[in-house]
Amino acid sequence: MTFSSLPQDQHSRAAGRRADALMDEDIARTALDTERDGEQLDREERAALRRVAGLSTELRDVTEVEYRQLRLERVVLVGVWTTGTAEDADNSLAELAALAETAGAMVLDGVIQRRDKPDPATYIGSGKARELRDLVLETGADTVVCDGELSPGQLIHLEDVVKVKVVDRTALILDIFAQHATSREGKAQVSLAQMQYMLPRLRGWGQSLSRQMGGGGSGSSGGGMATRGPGETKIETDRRRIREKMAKLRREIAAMKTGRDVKRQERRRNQVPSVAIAGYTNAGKSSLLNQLTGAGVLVENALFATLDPTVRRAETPSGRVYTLADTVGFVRHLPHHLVEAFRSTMEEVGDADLILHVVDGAHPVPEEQLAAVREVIREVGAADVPEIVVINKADAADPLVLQRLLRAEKRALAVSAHTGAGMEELLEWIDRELPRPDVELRVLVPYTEGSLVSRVHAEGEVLAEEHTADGTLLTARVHEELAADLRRAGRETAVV
Ligand SMILES: Nc1nc2c(ncn2[C@@H]2O[C@H](COP(=O)(O)OP(=O)(O)OP(=O)(O)O)[C@@H](O)[C@H]2O)c(=O)[nH]1
Ligand SMILES: [Mg+2]
Repeated sequence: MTFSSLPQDQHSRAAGRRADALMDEDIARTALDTERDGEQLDREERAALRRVAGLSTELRDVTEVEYRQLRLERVVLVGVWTTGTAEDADNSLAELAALAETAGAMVLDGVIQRRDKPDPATYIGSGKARELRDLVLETGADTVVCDGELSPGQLIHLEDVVKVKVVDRTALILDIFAQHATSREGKAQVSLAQMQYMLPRLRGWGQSLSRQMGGGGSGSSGGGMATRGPGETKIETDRRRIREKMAKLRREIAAMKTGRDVKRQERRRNQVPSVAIAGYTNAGKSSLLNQLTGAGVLVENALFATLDPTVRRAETPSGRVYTLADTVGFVRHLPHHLVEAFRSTMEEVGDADLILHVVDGAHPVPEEQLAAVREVIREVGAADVPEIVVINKADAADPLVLQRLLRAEKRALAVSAHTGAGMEELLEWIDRELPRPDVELRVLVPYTEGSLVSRVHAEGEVLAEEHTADGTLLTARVHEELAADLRRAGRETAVV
């Protein structure tokens, strides 16, 4: 995992004295916090960092060694649990573990602190931050990953205490996206999002560096904060450069989007119905696309394996052609910059005639994933698009969970992209749900216009076909434009 946006040496250069002074301030302030917000929370829960079991991805088997060598970072996870049940908090941290692993890290341990809200200075309370420091030493971790988006100040202060690199969930997701994007557009979108994330944090690092220099030279506290030095000028230059790059990227992305819009409009004009496969990351969207179309799309037990939308041609059992689009997986609290950056990709979902909402039936609480995805679907203005809930991984799912979902969701069916179970039924559902062409006609198409007959097969529904001496006699449902072409080229007769 390469968090290139974070200075590697920041923590190691933190002046010890300055860090101590900071921590003292924090303890004083946290004591006040405790008095104010202590009522709602159980003291004991508050008192302990709760360890989340089963997160460690440390070697269990020597044969894993070679694989693990690729992994550079040994991480400890930390979450702040503010609302919901203990199980929710555990699930959230388990998801963070999966994200960290996807980014190539080895997860050594994970802890959760119960608080009303994250500490404004150090995310977790300062006392807990020191316990976290012990855990870091004990496990030999080189990075702490926080389950949230931290302010630049929080990142710096927590690094000062734990003395290793601290990254947040947003940086982690951005890193994964950067590793996985392959198309030009995808790469450009991720770069833009990374720069957006970095821009406000540049100042933070600048302050951190000057603060560290000030702290080392002039004694205890405060002195470095407003320093205007060569560092600051450099930061200004950097920020300007980044802004220029961002503007350039935005222009490039806009141009690429135009190209994609043209293609999409073409599909619309041909009135090829479109189906979008949407769903939580790792639900099995790409596997489903492969099952339905035989397309060789990358399937991986990793989050965000797919970052570039793939569109495939497919046919219903009755022979109607439609397009099937794979999309980027959703995740809870998708960093805002990324929602923005991937809006264009998500537009594919908004424009679809039908959404196949894939959900991982083998997940302990698929309902959460359903809700999270629906939120994004609403956000991209696709709430009115008809939806079929495809409960995938039925082969591995708990039958009770499947039953629960099937009862709760009106239009849902259980399938397995692995075994192929439920695929026939799904295809029939798609056939039924796709919009039907408007015009029904009966037309005699001369043999010289064979390509029109093929178009009717591809774009419309052939109800009857008869080869006569004068040409092909078709009874079909087609869209307006094709109807006009058929009337021009052939001879229409009354539908009987
Ligand atoms: N047991 C089981 N595993 C499945 C099934 N379908 C997919 N998987 C596994 O689930 C993992 C994710 O599959 P993908 O198809 O890559 O999922 P995705 O939704 O496209 O994921 P992203 O592109 O990363 O968002 C892979 O390890 C698949 O082998 C299924 O029906 N049963
Ligand atoms: Mg995928």
